Formats: sequence, structure tokens, C-alpha cells
Amino acid sequence: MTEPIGDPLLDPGATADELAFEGALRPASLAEFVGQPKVKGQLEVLLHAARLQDRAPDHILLAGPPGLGKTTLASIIGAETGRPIRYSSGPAIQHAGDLAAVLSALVPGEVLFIDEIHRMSRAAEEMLYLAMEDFRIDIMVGKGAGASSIPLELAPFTLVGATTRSGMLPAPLRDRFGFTAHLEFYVADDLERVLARSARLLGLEIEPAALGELASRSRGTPRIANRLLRRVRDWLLVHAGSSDLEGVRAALELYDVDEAGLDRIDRAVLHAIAHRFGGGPVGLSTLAAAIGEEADTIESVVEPFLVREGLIGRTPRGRVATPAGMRHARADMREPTLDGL
Ligand SMILES: Nc1ncnc2c1ncn2[C@@H]1O[C@H](COP(=O)(O)OP(=O)(O)OP(=O)(O)O)[C@@H](O)[C@H]1O
Repeated sequence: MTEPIGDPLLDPGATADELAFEGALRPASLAEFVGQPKVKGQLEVLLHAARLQDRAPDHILLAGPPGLGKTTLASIIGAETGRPIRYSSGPAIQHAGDLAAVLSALVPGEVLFIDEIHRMSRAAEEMLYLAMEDFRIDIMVGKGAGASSIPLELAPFTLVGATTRSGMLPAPLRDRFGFTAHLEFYVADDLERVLARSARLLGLEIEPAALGELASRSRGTPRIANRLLRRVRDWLLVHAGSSDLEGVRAALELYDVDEAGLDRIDRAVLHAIAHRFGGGPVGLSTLAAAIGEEADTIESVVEPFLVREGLIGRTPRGRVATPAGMRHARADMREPTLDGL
């Protein structure tokens, strides 16, 4: 899982407490998996063909931003092929020996899921090339002139790698995946279906219009949609409020999520560019200093969303507010609460 950064409510990374909650809402089959029609269709054929030939499916790379369902798809691949699945992650594999231990413990046909595969060490990566291609690894024993390698046969397995940064994967590793699925942000209709399913599982009755409102503020990301749903559930419980549009709007107002899904940091960035720097251009470090936030948070969480929504643009001279961004900043009369504005 990616590390949570930025505003905890709209950060696409999962918190520890959320992981348990997410397990309960995770679809168990491709049929239950909402949206991503292209990826679903591709996986259906790939898994069906493997079943017909009674062989392990090709290695699969799942690429896309956090919270869109990569871990969910990996568990579905295991379930659909009736194979056991073992979970690991790039940061946990820092030495070739860590990977050798995982690979040598695999049972025939097992699915090995490596989350954040771009964060594995270079030595482990090189060991993985051979493992993926020939189902064997060479284990080095000794050092210097006396060093030798002992070949170790592995059980055939399917590697499912997940990455939020497919560009950071070295080409030899990328090329060894038989198939790469590119997950896209969800359209609002699909997010509404994700929310309707989660509400049903949580025993919540929420009007369709209210679910639509939640979907439109969820940044195209199921994890954020489910998180906002949890906050709405709490609000309804405490206020004994009605689960209609008004109730959902009141709950989101309390948590500072605006109509376009912008949180207080997004709004602070937009306000700073629009008002303090006259629409830009302004450099990242100046912007970060002006609102008292980490440049990294702005670059990795806030900016991609604001750019995708067409509210800001990136130019060689810095960040600028688009006409839509200027309109949003003018219309939003709420005072951003961050320091320095
Ligand atoms: N298509 C979907 N339909 C229903 N629920 C979904 C779907 N995709 C994701 N979810 C839900 O969203 C949450 C996050 O999904 P998941 O953990 O699979 O994301 P991820 O892409 O692996 O994230 P990360 O990159 O942070 O590991 C889970 O609770 C999951 O149940």
C-alpha cells in the first residue's frame, strides 16, 4: 500500500485502520468488480485461456494511481484461477536473499503479488528476470574469487506486480510481463455503483442522488469513495440525519470537501496561485512555502488532481491557474484555513 500523505480524507493511499475495512468491501470476483471495462475484458480472456489449457496465466502487471483496485484485482486473479495467492511488496524485498526466500517457498501454480514492485532493490530485480522467464534462480554463495552460484529450480508461478509508477520500472522487467493492465480513474457512474455496493454491504440505505453526489466528490477513486461513505455513515449515526442529498452535503461540508471534491489543501493551492500570485506562473517551492505545505505533497497529491480537473496547468515557468481554476477560486468564498493565506 502506498504511504498516506496530504489530507487524510482525500489521500488515495490507505491508512492502517482502513486496510481491515477495505478487506470487507473488496469484490471477490471479476463479475463483482465495478468499472474498468477494458481491463476486465482483457483479464477475462487471459484467465479463461489459461483455464482452458490448464496452465498458470502469464505474468501480469497492474499499473495505475493508488486506490483504483490493483490489490483487489490481484486477489481476484487468484480466486478466478483457483490458485493460492501470496502477498509481498517492493519495499519488503531489499536484498536478493529476501526474494529468494519468497520464491523458493512458492507452491506450484501459486500467484505471487508484489505491490509497489518499482521499489524493489536492483539486485532483487535482476533475480526476478530469470525467475519470471525460466522459473529458476541462481543463488550466490561465497565472495570474491571463491564465489560460485547454485541454480535452484522454482515451482511455476504467476507474478502479479502492481505499480503506481510504471515509468520507473526498468524495461527488462516490464518486458517480462505477458500483459500490462492500465487502470484509469473511474467515471462518476461507476463510482456510484461502487458506493451502492459498499452501502449495501454496510447496511446503509442512501438515496441514489446522494450516492451520485458522493461519487462526484471522490476524485475518480474507489478508496476515497468508500472513505467518504464511512464519514457520511458516522454523520448519519450521530445526527440521526436523513440519508438524502441534503444529509450527504451537510456531512461533506463538515469534512471540508467541496462540490468539486477539493479539500482544504487543494483549495489553499488554488487560492494561492489565483490570488496571491495573480494566477501564476509560480514555482513549486515558492508555492509550498506560501501555504506551509511540503512541496512533495503538492507535487504528488494535489497537483495531479488539479491538473486533471483542468483547474491549474504546469508551464516551464511554473504553475498557473486556468480560467476554470480562477472561476473556482473566485466562487469559493470559504477562507482556506492553512497558514500564510
Ligand atoms: N472496481 C472496484 N469495485 C468495487 N470496489 C473497489 C473497486 N476497486 C477498488 N475498490 C475498493 O477500493 C479500495 C482500494 O482498492 P485497492 O486496495 O485494490 O487499491 P490499490 O490500487 O491496490 O491501491 P494501492 O495502490 O494504494 O495499493 C478497496 O476497498 C476496494 O474494495
